Amino acid sequence: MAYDYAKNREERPDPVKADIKGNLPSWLQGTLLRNGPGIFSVGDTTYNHWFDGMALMHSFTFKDGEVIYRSRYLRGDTYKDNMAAKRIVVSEMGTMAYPDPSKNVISRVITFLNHTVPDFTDNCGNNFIRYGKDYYATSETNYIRKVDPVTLETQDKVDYMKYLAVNLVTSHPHYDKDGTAYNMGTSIAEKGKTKYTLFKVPDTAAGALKNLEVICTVPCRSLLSPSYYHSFGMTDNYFIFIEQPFKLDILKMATAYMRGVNWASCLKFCPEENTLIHLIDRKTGKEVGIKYYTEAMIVYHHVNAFEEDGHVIFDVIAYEDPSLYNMFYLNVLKEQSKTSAMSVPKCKRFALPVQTDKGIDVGDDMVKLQYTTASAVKEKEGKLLCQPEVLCDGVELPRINYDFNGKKYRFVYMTCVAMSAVATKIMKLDIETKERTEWREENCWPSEPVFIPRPNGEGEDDGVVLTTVINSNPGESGFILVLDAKSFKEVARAYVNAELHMDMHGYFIPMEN
Ligand SMILES: CC1=C(/C=C/C(C)=C/C=C/C(C)=C/C=C/C=C(C)/C=C/C=C(C)/C=C/C2=C(C)C[C@@H](O)CC2(C)C)C(C)(C)CCC1
Ligand SMILES: [Fe+2]
Repeated sequence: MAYDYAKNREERPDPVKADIKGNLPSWLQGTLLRNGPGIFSVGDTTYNHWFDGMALMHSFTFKDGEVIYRSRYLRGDTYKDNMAAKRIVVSEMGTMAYPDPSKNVISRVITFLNHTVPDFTDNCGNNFIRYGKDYYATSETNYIRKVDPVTLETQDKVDYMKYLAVNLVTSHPHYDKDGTAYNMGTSIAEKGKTKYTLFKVPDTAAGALKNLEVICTVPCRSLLSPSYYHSFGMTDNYFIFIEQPFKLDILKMATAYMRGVNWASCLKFCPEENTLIHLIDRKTGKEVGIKYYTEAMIVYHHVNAFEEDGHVIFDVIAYEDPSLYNMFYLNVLKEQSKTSAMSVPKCKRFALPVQTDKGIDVGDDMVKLQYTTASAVKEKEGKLLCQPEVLCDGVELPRINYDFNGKKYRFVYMTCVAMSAVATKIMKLDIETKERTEWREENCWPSEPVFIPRPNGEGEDDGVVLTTVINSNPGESGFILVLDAKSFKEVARAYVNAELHMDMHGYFIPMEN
């Protein structure tokens, strides 16, 4: 059975009580928010790409043995403008839209020169971010949308540019134990410079963003082609930023609107170039004195990173080419057999020696760790060529016990990707033993698995894993599945009496006691 990615999905704003099978742990109290694209056509117009779809947010609230489900469209300006016009009028990454389609190229040029290019999208359908006490729906533009985490109602539109010159910001921040959020963005050709900026937002009461502080900036390798990135790594003392040869061509972007092509066509992958790995000291905001590089790759998701014995070890999901993005074009998804062209995502471990390479011979591997085959060979003074260890093949949407973020860790929960845009399995990977434990069920498509720690739990995998499951068994409803994280066995499921849909990422808000 095939999943219809292009179908518009319904919202269910009124809370519905789910039908529970099994035993929900009594400590599991809180709300799992999930975000993803949900509307793909308006009137006669259709987006080109699945990631472009207008956001549909979900929530699953666990309280006193019950599960309450609701879902709501994100009613941002993009949604309102598209709905009012009864067609798509706001451009997204994969779809260039024109408010007045009758315009020819010449009038497009005039529109462009008049600076009346439609404002950038606030269709925040990728993830949720917490800044201070506020929750935001987010994609990667300069706009995020505050949402009420209980009712999922759309609130203020926030422009990062009010606080910081950035055109793009990731939807995957990190958080410290004290609640501070860390994120990074790209500032394109601002005052003649293109750079990446790491910033932090302290955990203050409402409006925390106004206390945003820049930690450091990394100059871009080239002014007119900054790298695309979707996340970054953080340990107690370092940030890890991968400057990959998957780049935005700014000159192409400047003319995309009038040429009638989408932003995505201005992304280029240069396999002949290498990937730079920037290791930045969090205290000084300076890069360490060694240049690390590896061969060309494309990374969207960092898994985790930690420090040990003078090394920084980090794990990512890496691709050999941009086929993941291409696979999610709606016309490609329609013929799902074609999607087998996707390069297999691999979970890779890199090890970066931080100590000086003085006195080390050229050609020597500086990694001195027993448990990984990752290497970092000195090529010349101050320059190391890094080769990763492959931890696991065919996986995406990694989640960990976030209490172990930046620390040595052992377990990753991921979606299994097998030559298709529809995942049929999720798994737990034990990095130490390489053991994989899987969950699957006939005609069921699970989402990104989210780990929730048991309060005062013992050990890294003491908790549950939540995944929402699209159920294509005739007459059966979608459900949220609760797995015991240790055994990866089902402890409960809650049928929501609704058709769930494919989404991207989730954020769990524990209930305050
Ligand atoms: C570029 C640019 C601009 C425009 C920027 C825009 C519109 C940016 C939008 C960015 C967005 C929406 C980014 C979204 C990224 C999403 C990513 C990387 C998603 C990854 C998804 C994965 C790995 C999916 C996995 C899967 C799913 C979902 C289902 C499973 O069943 C199967 C599996 C695992 C394959 C401006 C601001 C106009 C000007 C400046 C430059
Ligand atoms: Fe992501």
